Amino acid sequence: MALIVRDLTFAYPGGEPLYKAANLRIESGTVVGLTGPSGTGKSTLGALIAGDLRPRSGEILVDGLPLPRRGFRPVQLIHQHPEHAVNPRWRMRSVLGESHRPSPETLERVGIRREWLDRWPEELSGGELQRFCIARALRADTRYIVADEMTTMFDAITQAQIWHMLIDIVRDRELGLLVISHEQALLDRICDEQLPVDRLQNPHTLSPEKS
Ligand SMILES: Nc1ncnc2c1ncn2[C@@H]1O[C@H](COP(=O)(O)OP(=O)(O)OP(=O)(O)O)[C@@H](O)[C@H]1O
Repeated sequence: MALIVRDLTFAYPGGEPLYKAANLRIESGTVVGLTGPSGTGKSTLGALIAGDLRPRSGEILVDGLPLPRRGFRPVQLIHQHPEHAVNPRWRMRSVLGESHRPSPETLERVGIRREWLDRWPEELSGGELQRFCIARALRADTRYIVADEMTTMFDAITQAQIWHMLIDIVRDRELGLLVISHEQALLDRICDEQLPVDRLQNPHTLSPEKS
């Protein structure tokens, strides 16, 4: 099982192509880091893989099937700013319910306290709010997660707790995880493999397209 990006091209309207034929493979159960300087298209690639943007050409296969255009999203994106990813007018119970109803065990594992469910987003810290975004992304049918600078805004202890929790779940559920981060020490610690975004075009480098 793998998420496969094949010969992907994309450009924003009026902009230069960001990738000319990008290839990438994320095996389920593995943690892959996407690296590269600012502005080279890491977040855009994450959004393409999650289905938030449409490629100009090429294909994205999720466990052998094309990425669905609507409905169920097997690839979930977690952003840097959780406060922008939740509806400020909904209590946290409804924020979660928008996607699914995580079991009490999942909530406990993600580190969400029961009493937080009745709060408004503004009544939680950024780290607490990010835990909700992670729980919301962990549907039973989720297969891959893209974490785009997911913990950049938090202190070192919160960062470590969140990564520890998510990697444990990824391994247990055999999900695939794409980590976009500028923090090399973090990537070195958690990733099975690291791919520089500017080398995805070259099939002879670090992103072997095996099939
Ligand atoms: N909505 C948009 N419309 C037009 N151009 C955009 C849009 N979003 C991003 N870009 C441009 O696309 C390029 C890639 O942006 P992207 O955010 O994917 O890079 P990145 O590698 O994730 O950068 P960073 O490490 O700073 O987050 C940049 O030049 C950016 O200005």
